Amino acid sequence: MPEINSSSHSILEQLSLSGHKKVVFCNDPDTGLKAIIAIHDTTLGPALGGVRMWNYNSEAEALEDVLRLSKGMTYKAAIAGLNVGGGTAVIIGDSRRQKTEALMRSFGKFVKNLNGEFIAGEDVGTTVRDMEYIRMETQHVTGVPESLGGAGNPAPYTAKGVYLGIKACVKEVFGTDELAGRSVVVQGTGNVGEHLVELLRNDNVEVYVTDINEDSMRMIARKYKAKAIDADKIFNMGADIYAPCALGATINDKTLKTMKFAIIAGSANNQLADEKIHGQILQEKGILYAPDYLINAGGIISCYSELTGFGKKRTIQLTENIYEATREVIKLSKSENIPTNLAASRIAEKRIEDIKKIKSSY
Ligand SMILES: NC(=O)c1ccc[n+]([C@@H]2O[C@H](COP(=O)([O-])OP(=O)(O)OC[C@H]3O[C@@H](n4cnc5c(N)ncnc54)[C@H](O)[C@@H]3O)[C@@H](O)[C@H]2O)c1
Repeated sequence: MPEINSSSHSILEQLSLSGHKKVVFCNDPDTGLKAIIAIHDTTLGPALGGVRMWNYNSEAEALEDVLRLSKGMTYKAAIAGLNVGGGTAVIIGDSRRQKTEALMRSFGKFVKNLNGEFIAGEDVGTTVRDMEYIRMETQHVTGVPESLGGAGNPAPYTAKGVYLGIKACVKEVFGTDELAGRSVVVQGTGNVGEHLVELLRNDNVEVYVTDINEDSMRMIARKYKAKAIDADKIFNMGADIYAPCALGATINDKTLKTMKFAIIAGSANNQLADEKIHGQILQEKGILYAPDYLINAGGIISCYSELTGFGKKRTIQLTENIYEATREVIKLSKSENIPTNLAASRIAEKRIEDIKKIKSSY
């Protein structure tokens, strides 16, 4: 049995430890597709999650990412009050050079074979156009263009939820949720990052942007009058808020050594390199952390609305709940003296357990 690099456990042992239901490895030599679909939990409904295309260094790294992301989706849907479970897919490759219509449609066929157990949406490296290609092979996809009856790009909703999560944290730390004059570092100026920068600049926030793609970083800085900053300088800065909107695991042993932010609130999934260790360190350092899956749920809410036939109004309403949900998590974290990430997972797990009881009664 092949083993996951970062773990001493075999793949099946790893799945049972993390509570995963199913993992599907997809290989299509004709299109060059190499993908992994992970279904974590379907207690609340079919597994809904993003399709990430990334140039992973190894298959083990891709597997580790898809397992962490899909588990996060279960918690995200649960805490947002949605009736879907958690899943994620990763396509191994460079989205800028290797993505083709045939590759995405081949992926769509693998999704089709899951008969609705997994429903795809956008993530890093995929777009509404890709969802359209997947749609040509299966109906089990969301985030398709509005012109095809879909809800379109979920990123603006994700950014809105993150913005409200930031406001809820600012209220806690500074006593008012007024953002004018606060300083925020937005790491990653992609889909979500750009929308977040726009919302923050509209509130006269002092925004710093960083991205490994220098062209994108400079373009966004110019467009929104933000300040571009080198990626390796951000963890020595004294800004009020750090908004990770790139990839995960940026809160780790190394970055925590110099980090001086008052608040961390962003869209990236799995921001804590180690949930147990780094959530605890943040609490000890007095840095208020808005759990990633709690405040980045706007995107999945938009996809869920598309699935259920709810309109934009409902999407906005559910996204706006993120402000109060963040306040609730902070309240529980304070009353129980536990890290905010633990408080959020307790709320999510309770909902899954409660609904499981209802489901087993008929
Ligand atoms: N798109 C959504 O609706 C949505 C929903 C929930 C969560 N998320 C998460 O939010 C994050 C951003 O998503 P997105 O859709 O904006 O992706 P995107 O691909 O559009 O943008 C990501 C950006 O991050 C940059 N980046 C990557 N590594 C970096 C690094 N080390 N330092 C600085 N910049 C770096 C990339 O160059 C890119 O510009 C991802 O972690 C994603 O999983 C997105």
